[in-house]
Amino acid sequence: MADKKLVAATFTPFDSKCEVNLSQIGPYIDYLTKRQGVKSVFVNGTTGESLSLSVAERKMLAEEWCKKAKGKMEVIVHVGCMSLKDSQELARHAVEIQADAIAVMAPFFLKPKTAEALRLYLQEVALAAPILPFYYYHIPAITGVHVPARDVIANIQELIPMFRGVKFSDTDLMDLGQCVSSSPPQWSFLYGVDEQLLAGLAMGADGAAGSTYNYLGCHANKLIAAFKNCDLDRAREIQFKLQELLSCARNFGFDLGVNKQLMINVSGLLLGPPRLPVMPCPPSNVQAIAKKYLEIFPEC
Ligand SMILES: CC(=O)N[C@@H]([C@@H](O)[C@H](O)[C@H](O)CO)[C@@H](O)CC(=O)C(=O)O
Repeated sequence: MADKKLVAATFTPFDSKCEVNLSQIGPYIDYLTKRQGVKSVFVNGTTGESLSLSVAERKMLAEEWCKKAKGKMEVIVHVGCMSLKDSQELARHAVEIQADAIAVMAPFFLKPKTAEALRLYLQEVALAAPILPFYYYHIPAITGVHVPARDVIANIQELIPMFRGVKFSDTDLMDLGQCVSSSPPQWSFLYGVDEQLLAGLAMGADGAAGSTYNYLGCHANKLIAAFKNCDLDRAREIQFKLQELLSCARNFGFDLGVNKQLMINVSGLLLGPPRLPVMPCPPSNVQAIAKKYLEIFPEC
């Protein structure tokens, strides 16, 4: 079985005034590589609040991640925007800063209505970064674009020669299975519903990309290793623990604000508050979740 990849979808560090704080990116990389065993990041995605950032802020962040991660970890930069022009600008920038790959979600103000419309849109973005591996970022719960990923990627290599796979953040495992079974082996499917990673792996995902791997990376690595060793009991045990933590977090209204604060408590990194409209998490709530984290995961 080929190596399976674990990708952390990074939070955006802000200062107390909600301005981008680049000084935390070096320590963030050290934390992920040394403490969590994570060797790939997905920058400026959902967790990174990308659609709440300006194009200039996204460029600053992507550049700093690529600069500081060089030789240490792989950087996939999400360049999806509501405007094709902005996405193309970010894609060109990703080439300049030597990102390892780009990913693009469907625009979701004026939504593509068909797989063909979405494929043509993705092609236009890919043309701005023709040398970079390209991933489609499928996250219908956020975009409201419910075109099955299987339909989006049908014959897509004819339009995007550097197409390399899907970041699949959806619970529809039949769609995932159909993507896997209809795709060439060199494509990767990174599963993005952390609560059910094991199910995604069973369906043929090549790895995982999600927010919780910022602070549960070492455990997710163990889950993946157990799966590879066909030790399903052990893999399930770890998955159930992750579910227990997220179920506790959901009782406190688990959202980006809670998630970011949990990462701050666990890692000690100064990531700041989320940006409006996301509200910061009340301290008492996150203390309860962090306590649960330590109960369930006393060590790496
Ligand atoms: C809707 C959402 O934010 N999904 C997360 C998951 O990692 C999610 O936080 C996790 O499964 C907990 O619910 C990722 O799929 C998103 C992601 O990877 C990103 O930040 O781009």
